[in-house]
Amino acid sequence: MNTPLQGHTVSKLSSVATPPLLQVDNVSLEYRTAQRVVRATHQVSFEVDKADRFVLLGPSGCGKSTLLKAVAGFIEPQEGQIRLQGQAVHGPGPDRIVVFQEFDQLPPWKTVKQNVMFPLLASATLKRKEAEARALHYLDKVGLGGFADAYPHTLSGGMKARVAIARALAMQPKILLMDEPFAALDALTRRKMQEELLLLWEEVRFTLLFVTHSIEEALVVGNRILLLSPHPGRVRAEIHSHQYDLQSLGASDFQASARRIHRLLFNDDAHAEHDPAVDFADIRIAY
Ligand SMILES: Nc1ncnc2c1ncn2[C@@H]1O[C@H](COP(=O)(O)OP(=O)(O)OP(=O)(O)O)[C@@H](O)[C@H]1O
Repeated sequence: MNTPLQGHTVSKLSSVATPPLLQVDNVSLEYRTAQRVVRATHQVSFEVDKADRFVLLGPSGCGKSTLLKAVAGFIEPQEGQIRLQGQAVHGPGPDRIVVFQEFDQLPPWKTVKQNVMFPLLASATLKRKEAEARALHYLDKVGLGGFADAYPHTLSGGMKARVAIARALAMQPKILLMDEPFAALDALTRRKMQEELLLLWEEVRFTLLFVTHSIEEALVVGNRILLLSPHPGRVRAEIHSHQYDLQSLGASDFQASARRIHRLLFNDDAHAEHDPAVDFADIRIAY
């Protein structure tokens, strides 16, 4: 008779069977100007599995956007390596699509449908007819099926955000990279977009790497959160947060988690370790 496997043994076995989709290994990133060198991140490591909603969280200037740009292939690490499905990342590719918060990057002379089709055609991923069908499919998924022929200037901020998400998902990237995508939206629209993103994830199960400096947004959107220290960004901790969603807002354990993250981020962890109100299922703290 087979002996039942213990929980930790099962997860070890399954991680051997499915290697991480994205591996960021000991990555330091720098900007070099004529006057000085700015170190944006210092020896940051993390792994993202398929269908993770992995959040990079940290104070302004800790290097979150720089890390995302490095994963996108726009910046080469000074130290360490980034691998996607085991292959070293050198330069951008259609397997990693970035959604920024500036939705006005949607060319205003193209309709919503043409905007979504554009990267599919420009990258020669699909022929025109297939690109059109793919664009309509993803516009439908973000609830904009009826706006395919509208022009961007006739859309609200939230609708432009949805077009940007449809455009990115239509490329069917291995990983979707989002840099503070909802930061420019008003509070209500931002919440609605978080809700829609989670619903979309339930349906499509894409892999998401999401940058925010909002603790609340990180807890709602992410199933795992990497906490980065202030500049230059180093890993402070990694937290599993799959138990939270928009319904958790205001609940006492949600607020206690937010408080604990705040303390971990800003280095006041004497209390963070011993807050009885918070029990992260799985936390890895690095110093
Ligand atoms: N093009 C650049 N040239 C020089 N330094 C830069 C450049 N872009 C960013 N930096 C510096 O690198 C560091 C990390 O910046 P980054 O934008 O990645 O931080 P962030 O965590 O995303 O901040 P925020 O939440 O404010 O967007 C900061 O000190 C910033 O001043």
